[in-house]
Amino acid sequence: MKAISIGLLGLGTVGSGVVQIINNHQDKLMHQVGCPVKIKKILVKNIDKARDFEIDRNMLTLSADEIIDDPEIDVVIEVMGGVESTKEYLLRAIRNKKHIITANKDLMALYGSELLEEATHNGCDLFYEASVAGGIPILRGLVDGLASDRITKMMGIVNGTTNFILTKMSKYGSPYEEVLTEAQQLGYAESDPTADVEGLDAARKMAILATLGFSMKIDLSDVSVKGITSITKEDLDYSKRLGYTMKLIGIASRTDEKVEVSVQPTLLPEAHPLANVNDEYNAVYVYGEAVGETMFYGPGAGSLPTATSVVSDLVMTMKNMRLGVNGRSAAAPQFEKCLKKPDEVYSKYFLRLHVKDEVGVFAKITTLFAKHSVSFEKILQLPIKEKDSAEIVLVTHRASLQDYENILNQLKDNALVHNIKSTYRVEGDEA
Ligand SMILES: NC(=O)C1=CN([C@@H]2O[C@H](COP(=O)(O)OP(=O)(O)OC[C@H]3O[C@@H](n4cnc5c(N)ncnc54)[C@H](OP(=O)(O)O)[C@@H]3O)[C@@H](O)[C@H]2O)C=CC1
Ligand SMILES: N[C@@H](CC=O)C(=O)O
Ligand code: NA
Repeated sequence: MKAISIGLLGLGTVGSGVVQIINNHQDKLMHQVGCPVKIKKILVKNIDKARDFEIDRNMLTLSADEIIDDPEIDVVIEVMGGVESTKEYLLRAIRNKKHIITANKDLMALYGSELLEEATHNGCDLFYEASVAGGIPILRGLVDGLASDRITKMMGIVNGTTNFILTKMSKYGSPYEEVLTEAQQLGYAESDPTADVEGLDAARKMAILATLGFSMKIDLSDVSVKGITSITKEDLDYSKRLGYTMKLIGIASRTDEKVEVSVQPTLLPEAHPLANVNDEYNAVYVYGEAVGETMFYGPGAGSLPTATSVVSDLVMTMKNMRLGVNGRSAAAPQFEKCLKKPDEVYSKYFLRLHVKDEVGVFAKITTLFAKHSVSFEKILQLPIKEKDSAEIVLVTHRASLQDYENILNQLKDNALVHNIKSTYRVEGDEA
């Protein structure tokens, strides 16, 4: 069999890892697929950029057409990022009968179904394992490993940058800006880290996971999102004091045929398995009706871990080429989308309030919660420095989102409440 020829779009953190793995693992690749694998051209933005590894300058190009229109190139690996123009490149490559591998969750969360349809139509593979939880084989785990089961819940830490930041802030009290810079230097963050810290990157991954896990087309706009930028040292200290760890958690849950997908800072009991996933590591807890609880754990970002998923997709593509079965693995969703309403989403909540420091305030707040049938599981009341103010920190029992939002709105309008400082979802101790 002739050598497989690759066109690489991008030579940054992930792209350089792909080059390294393909070059260093030639024997293994040869053994698995029966032919050599050669990178023919690499698209970059700046040919003259200093790179901290050796690369033949003649392989670099500024023209995507040199890859997309090259009849000798069999597989295009996209690790450059971007959405609209990247989508056009990939559609053209597919129409030129090239198989596609991408790490691009921004693209897959928005246009995944369109690209997959076009790939199937053209007999091409399109794999995107690296787009969710970097080096963890979670997509293959869902689509192949748990193919026979009905998945009802996925809960995950799917953003390495924010997990790195929250770990360093909670464990060592490190300042947010300093840790974010470190995460950028280590290659975990997106080129614009706003998507990481505002929860959008995790939301994209949860949309991809929910679409595959529930076989239902979940759009990015279906995911409710809150990031980590407003988390304070006080919130982290109170979490610890109450026995919780703060994590940015993506939740996708299904009850009957209705689903909820969200990303938000969440308190987990310290002993919860996800509470002990630290630094840039990711983990996805998956509950299937037959299998019960499973957990996928590993590095969620970084050069070689992410490139491992990319090159594993390449191996799968080449095995399919050998068997002549490319373009057959993407299945259209089985179910119509049906989202839960706020009165169907249940959780516990952490709430931190500054209230007027006078007799009877606490009783009035308790009465307000009781009116909505929401009771407290934990509560602290502390004096604070601000004159005439006290701080109340509480954790509710399970309540519907609808009831909880009604309570928050009434607290906002209540003259006894000076300030709603923060509120977070609490998960993982359902007892
Ligand atoms: N970093 C990570 O840990 C992970 C990243 N991903 C995803 O992988 C993709 C790549 O990420 P990463 O490697 O970190 O990104 P980098 O910013 O490190 O690298 C991007 C590469 O693409 C090239 N490039 C970018 N835009 C263009 C353009 N318009 N035309 C030509 N070349 C371009 C750059 O060229 P030049 O070198 O000349 O600047 C660079 O080589 C993204 O979609 C990201 O979301 C997924 C999982 C993990
Ligand atoms: N910026 C992302 C990279 C991997 O997807 C992250 O931090 O997880
Ligand atoms: Na993955």
